[in-house]
Amino acid sequence: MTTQAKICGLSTAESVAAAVAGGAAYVGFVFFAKSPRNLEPEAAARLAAPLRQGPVRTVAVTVDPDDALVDRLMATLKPDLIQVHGKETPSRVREISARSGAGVIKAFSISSAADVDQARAFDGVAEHLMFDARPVEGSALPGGTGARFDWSLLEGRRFSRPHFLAGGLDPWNVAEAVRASGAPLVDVSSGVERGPGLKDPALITAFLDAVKRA
Ligand SMILES: O=C(O)c1ccccc1N[C@@H]1O[C@H](COP(=O)(O)O)[C@@H](O)[C@H]1O
Repeated sequence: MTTQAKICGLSTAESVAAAVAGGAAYVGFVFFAKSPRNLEPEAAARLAAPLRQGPVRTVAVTVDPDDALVDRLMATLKPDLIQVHGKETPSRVREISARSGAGVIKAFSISSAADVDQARAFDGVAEHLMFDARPVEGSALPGGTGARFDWSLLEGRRFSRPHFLAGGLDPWNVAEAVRASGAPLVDVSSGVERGPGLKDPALITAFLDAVKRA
């Protein structure tokens, strides 16, 4: 099966264009004040405007979003999916989905097989599950840190909908990550940057080319 990719943390028209031209299936915009990729919803809506009629799905990346943020995102960016990267419960995921009308990607911090097991409670609740590395103790960010986990922890895992592998992927390791994990979807942020929050269009292109070859 063809692997599909999400390019996350976009903040310029050039990086959005590189993601679309390279065949990304998803593009992500981050709404988390502590992130170097944080955007105002209105700015993300402007960046996403050229994608409106196309096949690329837009994702709003959040951490324990309150109802006000969900409503603001739906009034501006109108994402296809809302990614939740905090301590959301299955019932909160259901609420966000029902309130927004968007699908939800529920992200998990992984450092052991038991961490993968906890995702079972969300299978069939969230539209997609995302397995990301557990950030180091004290990190200000729950994701977007470039940390990796043992990709083989996902080997043989099956869920009702395609799941994402995230965490420390880059153009040079993504093929091996797909092989080791069997993940149908991959997600990258810092691995296609030349500095914190600074996406590099050439690295986006290289990542998407590597995914096509995987
Ligand atoms: O990217 C961020 O700043 C971010 C902030 C808050 C929650 C999640 C965030 N990013 C997500 O983490 C993955 C993996 O990042 P990386 O490739 O290891 O840098 C990223 O793709 C986002 O989905």
